Amino acid sequence: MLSLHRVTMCFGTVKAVDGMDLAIRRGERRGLVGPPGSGKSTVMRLIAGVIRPTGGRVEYDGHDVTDLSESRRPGIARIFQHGTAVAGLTCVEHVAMALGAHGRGGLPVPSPPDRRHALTVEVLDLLRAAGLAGEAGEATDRLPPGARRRLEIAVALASRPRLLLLDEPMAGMTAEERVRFADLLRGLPAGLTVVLTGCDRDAVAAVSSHVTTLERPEQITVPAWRVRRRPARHVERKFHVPEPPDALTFADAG
Ligand SMILES: Nc1ncnc2c1ncn2[C@@H]1O[C@H](COP(=O)(O)OP(=O)(O)OP(=O)(O)O)[C@@H](O)[C@H]1O
Repeated sequence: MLSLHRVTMCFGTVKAVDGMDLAIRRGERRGLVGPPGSGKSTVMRLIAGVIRPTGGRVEYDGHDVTDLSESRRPGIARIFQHGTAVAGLTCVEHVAMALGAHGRGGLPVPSPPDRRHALTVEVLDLLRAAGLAGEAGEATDRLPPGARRRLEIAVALASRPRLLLLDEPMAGMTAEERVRFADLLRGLPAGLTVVLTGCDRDAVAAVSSHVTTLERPEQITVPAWRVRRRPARHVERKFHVPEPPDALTFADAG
């Protein structure tokens, strides 16, 4: 559903991405790992259409989208490194506002009672999917980092995406928050394709089906179980990836 063909991105004299090939199937959970500066965020921005490559081709859903802007790549939702939660709103209000932005009602637009009910149900479903049902009335700026990230995912899901891009979603999370985040990802619809980045190979591998290492000179893609130090059997079941025995979710989860 998504492919990069010899994609290069230069910022002046800096070659952030150098002839990258990538092929991601529908429903895949692909992790992109590499040290700071290896080009992870740049690849995500290229996929989203925030920037255009200086060389190569990007294909999405069978179409060449290389020269199309973000708004002309439907079905892509993204969460970038610096969060977007609006201070002063509750989680319910935040998600309702996102639904409104996607033309499905939302606050504070007046609507008939049956529409309001349907909207409330959808908002609560999204919050539940993000593991935030208990924090529905909580102010977003009072949420801990992990919960805030999950709220951003609820907001992203409000657009009913086919491709979800998560740039460094686990940055700053505690081990416990990472486990909750992993649960959230496992609960997402099987047909939703997810691409996520991170510097911590084990953490990314724990929530991915395949992992691509951006370290140069060689870019390698392997099944996630080959990256995990102590991979998890339940991850194997959820992500349908053949996996050796002796499993655990996060090496650092204790
Ligand atoms: N807009 C820009 N202008 C100039 N250089 C840039 C720009 N964006 C990224 N770069 C450079 O491109 C290289 C790759 O950056 P990028 O942010 O994609 O890496 P990263 O792997 O995501 O790093 P981090 O983990 O620190 O976010 C870096 O050398 C960075 O300084």
